[in-house]
Amino acid sequence: MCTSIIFSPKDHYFGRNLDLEVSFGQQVVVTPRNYNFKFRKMPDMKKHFAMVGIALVADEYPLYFDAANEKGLGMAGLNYPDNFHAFEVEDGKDNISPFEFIPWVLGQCATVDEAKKLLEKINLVNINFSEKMQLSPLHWLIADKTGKSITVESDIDGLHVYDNPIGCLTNNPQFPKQLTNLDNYANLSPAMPENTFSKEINFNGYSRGLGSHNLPGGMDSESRFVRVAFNKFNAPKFDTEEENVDTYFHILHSVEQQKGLDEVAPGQFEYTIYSDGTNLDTGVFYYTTYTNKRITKVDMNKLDLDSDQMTVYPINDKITFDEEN
Ligand SMILES: C[C@H](CCC(=O)NCC(=O)O)[C@H]1CC[C@H]2[C@@H]3[C@H](O)C[C@@H]4C[C@H](O)CC[C@]4(C)[C@H]3CC[C@]12C
Repeated sequence: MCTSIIFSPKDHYFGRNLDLEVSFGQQVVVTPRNYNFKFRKMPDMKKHFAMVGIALVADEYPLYFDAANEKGLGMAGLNYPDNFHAFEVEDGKDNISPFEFIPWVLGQCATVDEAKKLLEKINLVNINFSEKMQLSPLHWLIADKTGKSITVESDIDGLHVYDNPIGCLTNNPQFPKQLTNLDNYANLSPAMPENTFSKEINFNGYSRGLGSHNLPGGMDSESRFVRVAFNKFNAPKFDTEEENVDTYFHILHSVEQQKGLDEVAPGQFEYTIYSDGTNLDTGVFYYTTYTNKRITKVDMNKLDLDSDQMTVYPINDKITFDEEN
């Protein structure tokens, strides 16, 4: 499972938790403006916006899991099994395979509105990256530095582009169903509950935090959607980058999957491999991992963004302690 959010305390932070039982060997990858992006059914993109994110580099191609570009547009792919559908190539459409989708959008769009326009022509096609790396069934959250976001789902009945007023995405079911389910939690509150139960009864309020007593705690996709939305909308907003980045990771870590809780096959557990976020206003990328909660930072502006060569940083995964004595 995965969770993706846009959090807008002052600047805008976009990213995700990647939850899975195996690691693909992904890295932090900065793709500069003149790297030649090849597409299977569309012409090469020789010049484009620079982008930073997490990708698996295969055959010198950055297979992005999530990324943000220098204009402040971010995009993440999350698992969407059973519902996802890829189509046959169609003349007159922009035929893009899911593995090409992030570069296609982030390479040429600066805002969610521009992305929406581009999506009018798109046909997500059934082309595998390779025999070994087949299509993965994904849906996507796209967000920009105005705080706006959309969800893109390619279902059997075609491509759906939904405005996403919550700025969060997890996994199944389809996005409109997640929104409907959120209604069930409208009475959650960070404050102590008021007695709307009956005037004939007195409630003592035995514990602090009773307003969030019914906040779902499960690892499943609906529970994480409600939890991350509640935690995000009630998170404090600060003036400094440090405090806002720290808060952003508190929100993502509140839906983190600890090892041992989500058994996907006998003895195999999904867990939060990494959490990441880009400040869409500045192009600075941050991440933590399951074992390294100290925030690592990559500023793409420190690189030559006019280059034609990717820059790759291995994930900093080591557990360390600040030793006091
Ligand atoms: C499985 C995860 C999504 C995490 C998630 O939602 N997890 C589990 C769950 O719900 O079951 C997705 C997100 C991005 C995906 C990768 C990217 O799309 C890039 C690449 C695309 C190739 O077609 C397949 C491999 C490869 C490398 C994909 C493997 C599956 C990934 C890593």
